[in-house]
Amino acid sequence: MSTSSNVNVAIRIRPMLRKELNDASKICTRTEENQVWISSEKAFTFDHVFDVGTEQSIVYEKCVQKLVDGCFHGFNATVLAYGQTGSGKTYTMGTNFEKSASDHQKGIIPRAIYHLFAGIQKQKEQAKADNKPIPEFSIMAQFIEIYNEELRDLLLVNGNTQSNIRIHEDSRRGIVLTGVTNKMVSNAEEAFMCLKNGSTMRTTGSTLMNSESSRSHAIFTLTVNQTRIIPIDQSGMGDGNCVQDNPEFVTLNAKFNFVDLAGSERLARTGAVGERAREGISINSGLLHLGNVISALSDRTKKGSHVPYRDSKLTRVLQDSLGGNSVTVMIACISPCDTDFVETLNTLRYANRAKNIKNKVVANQDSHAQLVSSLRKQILELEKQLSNQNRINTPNNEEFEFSNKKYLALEQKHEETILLFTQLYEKAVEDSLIPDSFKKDLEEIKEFLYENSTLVDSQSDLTDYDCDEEQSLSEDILNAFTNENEEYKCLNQDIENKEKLIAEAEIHQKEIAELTSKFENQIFDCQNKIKHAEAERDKVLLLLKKASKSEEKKLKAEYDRKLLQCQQEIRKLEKIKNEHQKYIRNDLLNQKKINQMKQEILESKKNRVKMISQLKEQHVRHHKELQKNKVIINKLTKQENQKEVKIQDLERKTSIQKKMLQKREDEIKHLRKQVRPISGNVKRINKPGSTPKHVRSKWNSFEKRLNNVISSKLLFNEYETELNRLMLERSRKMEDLTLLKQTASCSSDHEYLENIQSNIDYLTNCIRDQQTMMVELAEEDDSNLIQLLNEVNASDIYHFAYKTINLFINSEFKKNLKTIKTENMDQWAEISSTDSILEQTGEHKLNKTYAIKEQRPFDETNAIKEQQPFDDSYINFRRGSQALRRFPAKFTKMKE
Ligand SMILES: Nc1ncnc2c1ncn2[C@@H]1O[C@H](COP(=O)(O)OP(=O)(O)OP(=O)(O)O)[C@@H](O)[C@H]1O
Repeated sequence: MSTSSNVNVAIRIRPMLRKELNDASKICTRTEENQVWISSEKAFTFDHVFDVGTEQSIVYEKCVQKLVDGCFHGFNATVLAYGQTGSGKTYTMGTNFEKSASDHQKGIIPRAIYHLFAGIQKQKEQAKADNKPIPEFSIMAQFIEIYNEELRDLLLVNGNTQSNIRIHEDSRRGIVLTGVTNKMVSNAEEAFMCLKNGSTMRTTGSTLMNSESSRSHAIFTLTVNQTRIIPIDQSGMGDGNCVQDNPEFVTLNAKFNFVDLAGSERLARTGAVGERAREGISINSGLLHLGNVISALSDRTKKGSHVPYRDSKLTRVLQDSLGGNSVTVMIACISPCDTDFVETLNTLRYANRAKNIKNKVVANQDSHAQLVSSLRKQILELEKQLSNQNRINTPNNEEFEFSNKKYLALEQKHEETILLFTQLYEKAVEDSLIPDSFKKDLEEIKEFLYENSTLVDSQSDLTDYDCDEEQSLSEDILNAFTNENEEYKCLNQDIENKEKLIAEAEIHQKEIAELTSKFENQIFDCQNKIKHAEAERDKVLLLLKKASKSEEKKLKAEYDRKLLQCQQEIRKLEKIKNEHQKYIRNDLLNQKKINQMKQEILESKKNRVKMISQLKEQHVRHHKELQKNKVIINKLTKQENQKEVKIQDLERKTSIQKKMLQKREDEIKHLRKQVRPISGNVKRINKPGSTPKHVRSKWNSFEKRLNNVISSKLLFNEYETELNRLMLERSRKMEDLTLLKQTASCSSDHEYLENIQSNIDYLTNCIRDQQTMMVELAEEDDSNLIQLLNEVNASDIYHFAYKTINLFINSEFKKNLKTIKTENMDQWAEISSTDSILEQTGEHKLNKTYAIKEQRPFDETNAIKEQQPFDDSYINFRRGSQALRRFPAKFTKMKE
């Protein structure tokens, strides 16, 4: 995935040079955090601003360090130094590498080389320390220059820079150069050698502005290829902190371009002639194309429009760096000196535009690894979704917990009952309170209670089983499938019925338990009564021994009555006992049935789980098929949509073309109408006044705005001329001052000295004012002109071109004729006629162009013969050009 990154722009102001200080030149720049002020009127804001005296190391740390770090992650990078000649580009970049240079002087390239190789070493050591496989690196160096629109290889061993370098565009690697030397460098020293050897081969020359001026654009490239193990982190992406079981081998490639552009220059100031001048023109032309690319990329209104990369070698080579796959930093170097004011202002405006360029940065990772990492991400995503789904589908936990608690409480109570019963029973046996006939019954009850307890255990197993197996099944699936499945329904019904029966049986069991306790009480009562009877019997026996016969008889009768009573009680008890035994027998039968049912329920539930898992499998299969179908449907829908978009696009294009065609046909019709009445073979083109109304009105507004732009440009030029004059004046005064300082002896000399000094101060103030005015004018950006051009339709272009040329010729002529008129009064008449000749010639040319456009024959001789105005104009034009040839050299130069 690519990320958008703006081109970072930094400004570096070099210190004043000795010559500038001697000239009494002043500093015209000021900085404030990230702003540069020029002539105290205009501030430009940038990502970084480095004022005079900023150390090389600071520039490197702020602008380049993180780009080198990015190379280790496969990000391309570009550092571009731009600026007028002598502004410090080569110094900043460190292209002229000297090993002997002190550390603080070293520029960006040597620092980046150190940093890169130190980084490699560190990575290797780190991997070793972490017991990870050591990454492998291979670094290639390339050094080229673009000299007079020719690509030259600066690393050719024989010292010959002529080579057959070609520029290719590769979908994977972007812009690549073929036929260029790529030197493998295994350490910093070897890379420095390449830099040094290449820079000595670079074309330099001496100009008035820089004794060692670079005459070419130099590009030093380091390509970093890295093979390493990507630890897989939790996000499925590389670069986690721990290597896991399946580490990925990945290849990362990064290209680092260090671009030291040749400086923009004005021939008048550099004093370049001959070869130097030709170089200067080529340099400026390359920079102009670079400016056009920057304008096209930075103009947000022209998103997606053509970017003229192919207009020059420089822009083509830097295609990736500007608007492509690269993290780019532009360091615009400026001079603080007020003599370079115009150049500084232009550089700041140029750099300001570059800030808006957006690059699309993507790590250059090999496609296989990218695929693996994206698949990993997908898996992780799916796993997350699955776990979410499971969370949603787990059965109602609260309900389950509640029943579970209830069950445990019951179980505990049951155990307590058994314990209590056993204790009571054992105690009663110990105390011989229970008659033998009851003992058997009680044993049976005890057994029953134990059996019941085993059942509770099996019930618990059953619950566990339900929880373990059924819980794992998603409720969705159950709902979706069980509702429709008949077999499943029957099974469920069966389980439900059996559960109901069990519940009923359990109620019955409870009743029996109650009865048992009632019976136990009665037994207890009975035992008491027996005890009581026995005690009484003993008492009676004792009394019998002592008593008389009558008393004995009485006691016997009473005793018989009581015995009868006891016997009655015992009979009653026996009856109850028989009934109870019947109950117990029934209950045992019931219990057996319950156990059987429970066993059956267990089986049914097992079957149900089996069935559910089968249904689940079936569901998964269905789901998979559904997904597959969905993918196919999506694909088809996508294709359908694409087709629709294409159709719409085609329809739109067709309608535009139709409209254009209609427009063209209308134009042709209109032109034909205008041409027909005049006569025969050649049609005279309409006078500008007779062009279509809408074109005319469009031209009028265009002309107005164009005039504004032209006049502000002309005014800027005038201000600049005045500024140069003032500076020249100041520099002369400065020379006088220096001379006088050496020779001044008397007080009048000193007075004169003071005079000159105040003159210089005055001139400096004037210069400042002039600069302020220029900055204000420069606010009206060139973009006005670009906007204007955008408004011109292709169909109106001929008319507009003709009118524009005419406008320029007129304005230039009018401006210069004024001067010439005063100097050459005699020839004034001839010049005036030349002015109108050119206008008519333009029309004549236009007529011819339209004839070609309409594909009709154009007979020049007839046109001249038949059209009197053309005839005259043509002759006049000839005459005019002859007159022009005779003109003074100044006028000819102006005409050019
Ligand atoms: N920041 C700076 N600190 C000290 N000296 C500097 C600095 N910047 C530039 N210079 C000096 O200014 C002079 C011109 O610099 P340099 O050759 O780097 O300019 P340039 O922009 O590359 O020019 P050209 O485009 O003509 O090649 C050199 O003598 C250089 O040492």
